[in-house]
Amino acid sequence: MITFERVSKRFPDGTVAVASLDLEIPTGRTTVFVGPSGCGKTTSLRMINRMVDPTDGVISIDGADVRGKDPAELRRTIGYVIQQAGLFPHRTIIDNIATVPFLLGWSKAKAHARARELMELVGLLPEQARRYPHQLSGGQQQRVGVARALAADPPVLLMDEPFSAVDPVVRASLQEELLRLQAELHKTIVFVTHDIEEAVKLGDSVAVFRPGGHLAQVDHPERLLAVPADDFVEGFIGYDRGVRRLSFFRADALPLRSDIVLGEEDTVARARETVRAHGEPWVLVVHADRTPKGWLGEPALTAAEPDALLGSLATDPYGHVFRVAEDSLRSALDASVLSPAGRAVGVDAQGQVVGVVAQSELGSAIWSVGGEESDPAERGAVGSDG
Ligand SMILES: Nc1ncnc2c1ncn2[C@@H]1O[C@H](COP(=O)(O)OP(=O)(O)OP(=O)(O)O)[C@@H](O)[C@H]1O
Repeated sequence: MITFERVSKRFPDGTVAVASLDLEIPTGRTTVFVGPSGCGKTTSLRMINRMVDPTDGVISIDGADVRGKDPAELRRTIGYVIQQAGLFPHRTIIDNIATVPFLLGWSKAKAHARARELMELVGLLPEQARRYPHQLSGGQQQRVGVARALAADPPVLLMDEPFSAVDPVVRASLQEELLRLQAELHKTIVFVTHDIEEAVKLGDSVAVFRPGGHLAQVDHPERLLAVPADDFVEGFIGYDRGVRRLSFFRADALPLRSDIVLGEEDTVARARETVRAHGEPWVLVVHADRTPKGWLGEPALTAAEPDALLGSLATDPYGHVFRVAEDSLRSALDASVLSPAGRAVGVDAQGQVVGVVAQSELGSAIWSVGGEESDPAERGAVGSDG
């Protein structure tokens, strides 16, 4: 556990970057510092590895005051990743990653073996080992930055806006990679960002800073979205927090119906009967392998010959699907909003249709998790934007 006790930082010019910060950062979890520019996130982060020393208060790691440790030694036990990776331009990728092992006196063979292992872990290709940083894309350079920070297997990883210089698509994939890595490695990660979406996606816990170096709220991200502590936090989170909060609730408890799912070999007559029997204006047609083909609405069924096979008719696109076992209520809601039938198609890991759910049924499920005091743990919360 990393503990901040009444920690303040006043720079020599009088700027108070951090004001009496009290915070506990649990071991093996990801804690995100988020807030507008200049509110003391980076300064707080850098006080952990003594790149900045506090003017008041104590920062301790597992009970030991960091000021009792030699800064250089301390930094070898704490990985550090910054924006644009901060790689050494004249060193190859493999030597960049092996920086700390070299400092620790490892042999070249051992350091390079470790670096190769890490390249694979962060999704870099072996042939990239001998390249120089400028020969990699921004996203690849960030992966090198993460690999370098992990090289000596430090228990603590400090990440200062590591993904903010890459485009949104690469950024999303780096975030996914970090979630995957953390599920495997269980580091104590402190991650700084000014992006609340990134914070709620990555954080087990999110600390919102306000200008003047004060902590406004620290909470589980779902709780932060449900119950912002004050107007500042609510304004910072943004207007659509209710919908975003649905990311934390699984879609697997939704009442999926399969009675309006028919095969390509079924006839129009059977589809009309299904529509009549279930009072539903749509049927979903699936291929022989049960992957979705598309929607057929009542007017199209009325216009078609009764003995025509459903596979021979043009269907409306089913849009995007949600994965029943993994995705969140937010994904299911999105799929239903984009569906021409107003119904979301749920699939299994093989992409086969499990069933469909209408917006009205989704509405009931959303209503049941809508209370601010509801506890996501009791309803199988998902940890990220699944
Ligand atoms: N060396 C310094 N000397 C004087 N003031 C500083 C110094 N470093 C930071 N500051 C000031 O301290 C305050 C907090 O800065 P800090 O970099 O910690 O904020 P931040 O929340 O990380 O901002 P950003 O999101 O823009 O990186 C700012 O007002 C900044 O200008």
